[in-house]
Amino acid sequence: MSVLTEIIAGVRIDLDARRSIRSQSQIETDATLAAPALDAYAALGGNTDPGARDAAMRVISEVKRKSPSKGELAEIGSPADLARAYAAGGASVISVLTEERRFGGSLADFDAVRAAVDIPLLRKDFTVDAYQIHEARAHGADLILLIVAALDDAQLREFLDLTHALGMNALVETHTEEEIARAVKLGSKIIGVNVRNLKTLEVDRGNFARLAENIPSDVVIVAESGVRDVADVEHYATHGADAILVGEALVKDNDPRAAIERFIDAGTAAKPARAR
Ligand SMILES: O=P(O)(O)OC[C@@H](O)[C@@H](O)c1c[nH]c2ccccc12
Repeated sequence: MSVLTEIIAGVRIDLDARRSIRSQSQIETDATLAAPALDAYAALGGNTDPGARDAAMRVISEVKRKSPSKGELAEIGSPADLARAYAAGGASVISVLTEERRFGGSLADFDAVRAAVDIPLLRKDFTVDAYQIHEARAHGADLILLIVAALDDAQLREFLDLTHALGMNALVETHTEEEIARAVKLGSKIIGVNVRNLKTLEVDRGNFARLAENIPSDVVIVAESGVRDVADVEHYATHGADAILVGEALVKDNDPRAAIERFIDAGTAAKPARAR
């Protein structure tokens, strides 16, 4: 079994437990009661007129306690304080992992961050059921994650439609040219290129350039994983990233605010002229 398959098996068990406490119809009602979602596509610099795009590199900063590849990353005493530092540094979106078994996340972490900041939030989880999308909205999410490798076309279409119907955006995560083609075909407006293979957990930053070339210009391109320092940000910026998603490097830095500022400055300066 691949790592992705194993993670999803656990996600389904935890999901069934939550659904037995709060039913599908209750969670659907909860979603309608939440404050309207913020526009994460615009926050990430998206514009349906690509010529009207500005030059800035956007940063999605992640609240990440641990990971299957690295184990414990950081003791995060207060996700709310971390999120406030992220927002102060200029993060455009904050990602909060809610997967519990492998990433140590929770909806409680998500709620704490939601109460602390007013910028768009990504609920970062392995979405395999419509319940999770209503649940994300009920907790105030603006953006959800859809991993192409975990879904067939019919599910991807259904989940994208539901996400949009609830006023949210989806970060559609890809890792191969074939997955990008599927994401584009279904009209995804925010596509993530994850340089970490979720089936093997290997990181190959060199894949980014080759893959990003296949993404149309009205789509926001997010480079996911493996940002260690400014040089990595420059690499992704040079090869077409509109935004970067950073977890480990920020949770381990004792001044995440300054790190984000550095990443934004370096990424903005490194973007190719045609994108400015
Ligand atoms: O910690 P990193 O290497 O900066 O990576 C962040 C993010 O890309 C990574 O957490 C991630 C990308 N896709 C995912 C899907 C599920 C869980 C986690 C992820």
